[in-house]
Amino acid sequence: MQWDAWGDPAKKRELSDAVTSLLTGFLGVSAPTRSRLAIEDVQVVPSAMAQSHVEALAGMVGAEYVSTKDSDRILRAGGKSTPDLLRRRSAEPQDAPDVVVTPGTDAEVEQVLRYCSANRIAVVPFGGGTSVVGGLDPIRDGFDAVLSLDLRRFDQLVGLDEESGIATFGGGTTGPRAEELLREHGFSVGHFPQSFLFATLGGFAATRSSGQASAGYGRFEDMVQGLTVVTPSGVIETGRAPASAAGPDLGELFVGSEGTFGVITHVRVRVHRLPETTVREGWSFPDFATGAAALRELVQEGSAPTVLRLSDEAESGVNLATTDKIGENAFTGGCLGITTYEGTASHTAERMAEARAILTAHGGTSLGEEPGNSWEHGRFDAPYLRDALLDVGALCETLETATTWGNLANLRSSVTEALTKALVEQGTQPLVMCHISHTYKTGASLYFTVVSAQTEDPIAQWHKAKTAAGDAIISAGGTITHHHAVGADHRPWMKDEIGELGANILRAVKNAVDPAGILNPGKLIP
Ligand SMILES: Cc1cc2nc3c(=O)[nH]c(=O)nc-3n(C[C@H](O)[C@H](O)[C@H](O)COP(=O)(O)OP(=O)(O)OC[C@H]3O[C@@H](n4cnc5c(N)ncnc54)[C@H](O)[C@@H]3O)c2cc1C
Repeated sequence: MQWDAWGDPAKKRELSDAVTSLLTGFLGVSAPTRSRLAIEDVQVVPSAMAQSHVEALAGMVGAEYVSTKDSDRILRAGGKSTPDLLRRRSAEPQDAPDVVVTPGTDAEVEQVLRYCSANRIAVVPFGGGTSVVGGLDPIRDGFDAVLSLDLRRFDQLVGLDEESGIATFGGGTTGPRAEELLREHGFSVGHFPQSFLFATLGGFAATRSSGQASAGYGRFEDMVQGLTVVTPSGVIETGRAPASAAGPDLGELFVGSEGTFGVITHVRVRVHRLPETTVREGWSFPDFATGAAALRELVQEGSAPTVLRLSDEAESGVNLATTDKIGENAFTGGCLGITTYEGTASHTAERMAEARAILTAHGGTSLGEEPGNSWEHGRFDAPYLRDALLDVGALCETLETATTWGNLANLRSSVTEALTKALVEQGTQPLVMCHISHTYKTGASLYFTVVSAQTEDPIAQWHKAKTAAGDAIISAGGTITHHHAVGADHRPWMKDEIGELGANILRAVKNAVDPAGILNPGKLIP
């Protein structure tokens, strides 16, 4: 992963003529306000870690697994939100954790946490580094130094119970590595968020991630059967049985705890046999309301597909769903839906026939396999496109929320209006696009993509827009985050979301597992 852009530099995207004319003609994008820096020109705030601590940590995990080098620190300086990437284009000194420690066993993690608790060192667990909510920011919050605890050595398939369909992975195993290790045995996890190529299973659990196949395989928390969590107060194993009535589910406390309660060193995850068949289909709906009603009917009355998404008119109009063709007029008018079915050939055919009948009865027209295949082909590429947009002076960022079906239209219009108003007031007309990314029997998530010209200070520009959107989400009854998590960026809205009592409950748990408060200060807990 690059320190200041997405993924693999070899996959850098050039903007097509169609996108360029959209940017210049419609949005008034003219020139970049910030350019990328060569890594050798980057200044990093000097490490505040005392040499005595470095030596003590080296004694615990081995000297080769402790680094205060700027080149290691800068790679763990934060996540991959648009403000993160813009910040890295600044010539000012970059903040970064003071030391990077890469333990290899639970016992080493525990020793490191105990040492940090005793020595006023904050700890930020680091998985794939794909947080978009400031979850990896090296916030000091009164501590003397910040340690980035890299999980990358926890990257093994530790066990596979084929009979029960449960695999145990190290928490630092990336999505592709997990799929590769399971494929040898004919299994798959089936969790494919857009960040799949770099994010880790521990990170998915820590953030309640939701992947593109959530309609079929569920959110990541649905897949989690158990966790090993190392806390400063000891180790906890969750998930003794597939279901239990032994009081509140403690596993639920750690799923979504974003590294504030402990370090997830192992994840026991439900796996399924590799599907015999995968069939995709594109759908056209006359408008978003008709399409949303059709999707609702399908998830409430039919058997849900593996993937189910619906782009609104704006997103369909610029072809954002199929990244190869963005800006081209391949899809004109209405809204594009995508369905994917997986399973045995006969089960897939049955469910598709049922879905087709429901979607057609609710105003959908089948577009055949091509749009679905095209979406599948480019589904992990959009982050590269964002880098190319930032390079030419466009602001591009996403945000997400969820609500009930009954409140979906209200939430969508409230957020769209808030974003548009906040950006127009700053002199930049935005293009605000939206899609339904995840569906449930009772509601759905909304995923917004915003593009506009950058102002002189694009970080402050986005901050105003994001604040307006967050306030609008709360006023309109949505959740501040459906799957990106809370981190530092959504923390200001957490009291609105869970109330003072909810915040007190989280603080009480934190006090039990992390009495010195070293784990991820400034994140999640208001
Ligand atoms: C381009 C892009 C697309 C994305 N698409 C999606 C998407 O489709 N769906 C989705 O859900 N999210 C998405 N995200 C958000 C992000 O990928 C997820 O939050 C992901 O789950 C983070 O995993 P990670 O391994 O990268 O964790 P990191 O980013 O390294 O960490 C995230 C947070 O979890 C903590 N943490 C990480 N690992 C552990 C651990 N083992 N134990 C305890 N705490 C830990 C960190 O301290 C941090 O607070 C996207 C992000 C980007 C940049």
